Amino acid sequence: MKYELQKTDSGSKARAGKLTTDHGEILTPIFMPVGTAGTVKAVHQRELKNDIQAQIILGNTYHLYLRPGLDILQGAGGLHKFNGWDKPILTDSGGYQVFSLKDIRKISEEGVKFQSHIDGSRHLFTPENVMDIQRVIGADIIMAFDECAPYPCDYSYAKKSMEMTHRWLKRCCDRFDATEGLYGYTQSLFPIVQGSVYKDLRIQSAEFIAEQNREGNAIGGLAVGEPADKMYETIDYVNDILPQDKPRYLMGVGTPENILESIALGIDMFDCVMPTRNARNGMLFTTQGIINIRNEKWKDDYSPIDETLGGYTSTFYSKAYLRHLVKCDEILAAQIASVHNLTFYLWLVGQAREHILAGDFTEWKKVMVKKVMERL
Ligand SMILES: CO[C@@H]1O[C@H](CNc2nc3cc4c(=O)[nH]c(N)nc4cc3[nH]2)[C@@H](O)[C@H]1O
Repeated sequence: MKYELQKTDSGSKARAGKLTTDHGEILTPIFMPVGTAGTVKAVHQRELKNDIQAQIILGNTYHLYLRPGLDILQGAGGLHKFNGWDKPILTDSGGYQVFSLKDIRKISEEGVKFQSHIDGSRHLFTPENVMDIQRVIGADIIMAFDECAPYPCDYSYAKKSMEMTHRWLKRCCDRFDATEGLYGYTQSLFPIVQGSVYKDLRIQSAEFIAEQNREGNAIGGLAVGEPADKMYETIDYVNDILPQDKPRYLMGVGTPENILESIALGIDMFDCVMPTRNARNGMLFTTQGIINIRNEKWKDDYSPIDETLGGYTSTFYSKAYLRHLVKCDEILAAQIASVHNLTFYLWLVGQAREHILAGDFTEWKKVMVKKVMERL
């Protein structure tokens, strides 16, 4: 994988770049729709390509390993063949998922023993077998197996957890570098900065991660309930340590405001369940602000969901019609709202890229944050 830094903003740390993978190019800043179990919930592939214009989507090692399982995925020739998405895919390592299974998992130096949330079956994830699993899934970018420390956690827990994550990272790199992709294209491994919200630990982790000299770097352990200003402060000094010539991926973020502020701090890649999860309960992000479509005020508003956004879904359906579908809990409601929200998220990061290239990103961001976060 190759990263070309195309432009760094003069008034901020924002960057525009291009990632080239064996499944195609990714223009950054980019938002990656979350497709946990091999599908972006309620969204067809053709809508991902046409309306949303997604460039890369996410899968999750934990979920795909449990269902459909490795034999089905390998039999298909990997996830790209299985779900038909022939552009880039990134898989998270399962680190975050198994740690959120609080009471049914046990952490040791070896790895994490856990029970499946589906059938209670017992499993062990280690840095080594999580690399092997991600080889079978076949994502273009795979994540190291780490511990996402809970928030809040005390300094000693954060230090111990970060040090274990660093030891696990060495094991991930050794295994990954000793194995090949299974399907004839290359994969890249991204390490993940940890250290909770403790500056000295975060600096230590960022330095260690940078030293690994991998093709991209991620910042983990955030968007776990910490205050936004703590998140921004952490990203700011971590990005001063992560190399300029590698993409930086902030895991699990976030709202439109979080994304624009983090782009200004030098983040290139984002993923979050918010646009799809919130869509399913009627929260719409639009170029004019945030709409709770269940609100009575939209019941006879026959205007399109979002006139200026473009894309079939956002302009074909009216607010009144979508409100009706949501109130009836119709399946189509989830589809329309999910496609619309993802179209908005990809539009937002695309606009950010254009304004970085045009040189007026900072002024544009100030206006845009206020506008898109307004509750309508
Ligand atoms: C606040 O909303 C909840 O939180 C999630 C977003 N926040 C988030 N932080 C993350 C951190 C890590 C990490 O440190 N390591 C690895 N491997 N993966 C990660 C994935 C992450 N996702 C939403 O999905 C939602 O459930």
